[in-house]
Amino acid sequence: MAEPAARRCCLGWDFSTQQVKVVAVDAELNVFYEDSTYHLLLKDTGLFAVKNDVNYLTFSIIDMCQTQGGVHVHEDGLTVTSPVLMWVQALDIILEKMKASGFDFSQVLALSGAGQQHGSVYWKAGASRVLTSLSPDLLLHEQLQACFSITDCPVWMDSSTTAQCRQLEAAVGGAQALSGLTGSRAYERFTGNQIAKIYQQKPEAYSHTERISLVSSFAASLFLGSYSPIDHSDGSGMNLLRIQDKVWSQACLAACAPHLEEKLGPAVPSCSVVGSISSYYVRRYGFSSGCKVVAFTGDNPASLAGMRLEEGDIAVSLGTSDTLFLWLQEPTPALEGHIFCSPVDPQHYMALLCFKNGSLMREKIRDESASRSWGEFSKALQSTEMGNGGNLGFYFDVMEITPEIIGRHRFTAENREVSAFPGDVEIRALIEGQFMAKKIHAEGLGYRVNFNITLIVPKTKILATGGASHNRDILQVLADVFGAPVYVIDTTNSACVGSAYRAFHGLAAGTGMPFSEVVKLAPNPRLAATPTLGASQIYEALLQRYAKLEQRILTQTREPPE
Ligand SMILES: O=C(CO)[C@@H](O)[C@H](O)CF
Repeated sequence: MAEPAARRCCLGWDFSTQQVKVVAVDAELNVFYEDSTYHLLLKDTGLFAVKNDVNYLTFSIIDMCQTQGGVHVHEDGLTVTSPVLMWVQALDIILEKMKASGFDFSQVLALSGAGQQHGSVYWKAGASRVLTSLSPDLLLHEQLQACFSITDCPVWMDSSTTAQCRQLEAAVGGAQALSGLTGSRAYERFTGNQIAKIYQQKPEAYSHTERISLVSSFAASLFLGSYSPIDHSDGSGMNLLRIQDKVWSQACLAACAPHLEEKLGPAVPSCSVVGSISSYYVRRYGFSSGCKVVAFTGDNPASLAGMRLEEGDIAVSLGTSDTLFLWLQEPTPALEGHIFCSPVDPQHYMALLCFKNGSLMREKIRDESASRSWGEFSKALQSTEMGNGGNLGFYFDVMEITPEIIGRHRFTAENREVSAFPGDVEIRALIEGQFMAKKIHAEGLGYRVNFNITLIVPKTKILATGGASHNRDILQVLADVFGAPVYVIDTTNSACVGSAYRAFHGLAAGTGMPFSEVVKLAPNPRLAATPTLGASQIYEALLQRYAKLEQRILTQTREPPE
């Protein structure tokens, strides 16, 4: 059989919480190969298996894994870690499977990747010598066993560093000062606070650490065969990087731990080529020695790249919790949300806003007011008018993140609080309320709907993803509230695909070609809804009422009546 035609490509990797994934993308930006592994962890033992399809790689592991999802929640219920060697073994598995499948590694021009944000890896003194002299006769995990001073790494689900957060904010003049400096107030999962905890509670391990990586730069180091620098975008999730001039904040470093800057190394622009692939991969897998490694970044910045978000766009991920990805020219750091340096444009920024009451809240109201049927839910939206007759609702059955409110609060057109709405009014109040909250808080971070003056239509587009993005009636409300067209895209592998796109961008970095030009051949999103005529007038007034009522609820819940 004729050999398959050579297919020059870039690889995009994603070291996420539950798995390691890879995609291969050709020069026409078609995805032609993908694979993944799943992490399984044994409760309270730290033992793990890495599953690839139906086969477990043989480890000394008990058959039944009691937990999965790649994390170990400790007994305090706050500390959450993952074994670093589990990530290393996952990479071994995927590479071995690609090799067994006959994947032609010699055609890989460059690779980049993503890692779950905020997680940190602690390389033991001397580890760099092991990294630079890997034997192609052995798997990575067989050679890196003794290279880490902390074997169970803190990850983004950890919330055990509240004390360290308060210490850091106090050191730099408060929460808003820290947000203005690093793009976020102190968050427990952010890496600077995690490093401070390790320095305070495991000083021996900290002193034996020669390098601290993020999960993203750790993964890049495995391919580089030396320590990869942290990129500006993922580095923005540490409460340590000054996002305006993109250098480490000396005040934040000093507040977290001594000699930290030398352990982190310099941060680099996200589109940087950080080197060529290690000879280990050339000799064991047949990569070309000219294959470039482009700085890895966080999973959310990589997803923004994968969605090809452009200036003025907004991506709304409608999942268990709803997440907004914003493209910002000039950030307005606040006490909520996160601002990161853009992964694809060194002059601009991206913002992340998380809304905890997402799909679970929509499903509850569907069950209560639409007989558990999405068809009935849609009919209710179709049968009620934009603006819902002035009725407004706030639906937070779990403590909301943005803003910190809990409970259900309903108001009539006269701003009188009531305990119930008719079913169809309830449904529209939920959806309009969820999207008005998103618009108001996005504008709080500096987002504005961009109008293309010549055409008097918004240049802004909204990219909707996640489960609820399959419901056209929900998307119609989204378009009406934002006054912008809504498109849908498949984001199943957005972090991986975005990483492959960034690898191509890294190869073109020397030419100054913008990311949007590099990825112009990628599949376009599909238009799903455009704003109804008159929508902006209706929601302009309603948004102002919503914002005032939100403040009223916040005041009431912070200072309950005597
Ligand atoms: O903490 C987060 C973002 O700030 C999560 O989205 C992690 O990146 C998930 F890995």
